This record gives sequence, structure tokens and C-alpha cells, in this order.
Amino acid sequence: MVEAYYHDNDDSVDFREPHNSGEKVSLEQLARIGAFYKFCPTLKEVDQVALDRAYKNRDTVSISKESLGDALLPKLQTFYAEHLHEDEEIRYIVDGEGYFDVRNASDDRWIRCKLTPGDLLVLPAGIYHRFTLTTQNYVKAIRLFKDEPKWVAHSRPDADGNPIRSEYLAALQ
Ligand SMILES: CSCCC(=O)/C(O)=C/O
Ligand SMILES: [Fe+2]
Repeated sequence: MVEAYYHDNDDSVDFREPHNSGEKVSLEQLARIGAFYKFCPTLKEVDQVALDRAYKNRDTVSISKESLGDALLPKLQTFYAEHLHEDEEIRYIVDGEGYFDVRNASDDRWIRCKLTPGDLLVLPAGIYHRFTLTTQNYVKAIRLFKDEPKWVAHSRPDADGNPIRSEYLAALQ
């Protein structure tokens, strides 16, 4: 079950540490910024979400020292750079764990979502976010897509003027 809280913003500590400020964030607060969460104990529930939300494609990614070797740290640095996508980002955790940080709406604070097996998180197109492994240094996740699998990240602040970003902000009003 997802655990969500405000990030402590302590950049002197490795980003894979919990960075828990102690201030919890509810599923309702996540829903208000357009993030959809569902606990899916089996793939049957994932399949149902995919059907309901028209996610036609999927693949599985494994992120660890074993799968990426020396490419792990550069990969994590890429994922941890604040970015948005022009499509939803849909992730289901099969094994291991990871943190998705998302910006809140009112004052741009980071909300950290700790995902463990069975957690399915959908981030809306246009939301600024970032990802990291935990200190476990391992996740296996299913990525679901409405169309063909792709990963295109638009960095902040360059993406501030992206029309998908504007649509996202307008939907929050
Ligand atoms: C656990 S999937 C890898 C992270 C990713 O795809 C992404 O877009 C992070 O923001
Ligand atoms: Fe992303």
C-alpha cells in the first residue's frame, strides 16, 4: 500500500534515503493533483484497470545493479531530474520498491510516494515528477501505455511552456 508524505528537501542526503518530513499525504490529496492510485494484489486487477482506462500496451522493466551495471547511477540521475511527460505515466510494482516524487498544486512542494509490490500509480500528463530507487536498489515494474511504449522526458523549466503542462494546470483549477 502506497505511503505518501512530504519530502524533507534535505539535498545533503542520498536521494534513495526516505527523506520523510513526517507530514503525511492522503490518497485524496494525491487525487487532487490528478494522481490515481490503486492497490492491485494480482495482475487480474491490473488488467481491469488497463481495460477501464484503455491501456493497450505494456512492458516490464528491471532497474538494479544486476540489470544495468555501471549504467545504474546515470540512469537514476536521469530519472531523478525533474520532468514531465506528454502522456500518463502508469507504473505497477511487481517486485522491489521505488519512490515517485510529485509536485503538489498549491506551493510546488515535493510529495514522495513510496511504492512496493502491488502498487499501481498513474501520474497525469503534464505533472512535474521524478523517480528513484530506494536504498534497496532494485525495482521490477510493469509500464502500461495507451499507445506504443515510449519514454520521453521534458525537463523543468524548459517544459513550463509545454501545452500539455498548461492543460494539466488548467484541469487543476
Ligand atoms: C519504475 S519505471 C522507471 C521510472 C520512469 O519510467 C519514470 O518516468 C520516472 O519518472
Ligand atoms: Fe517520468
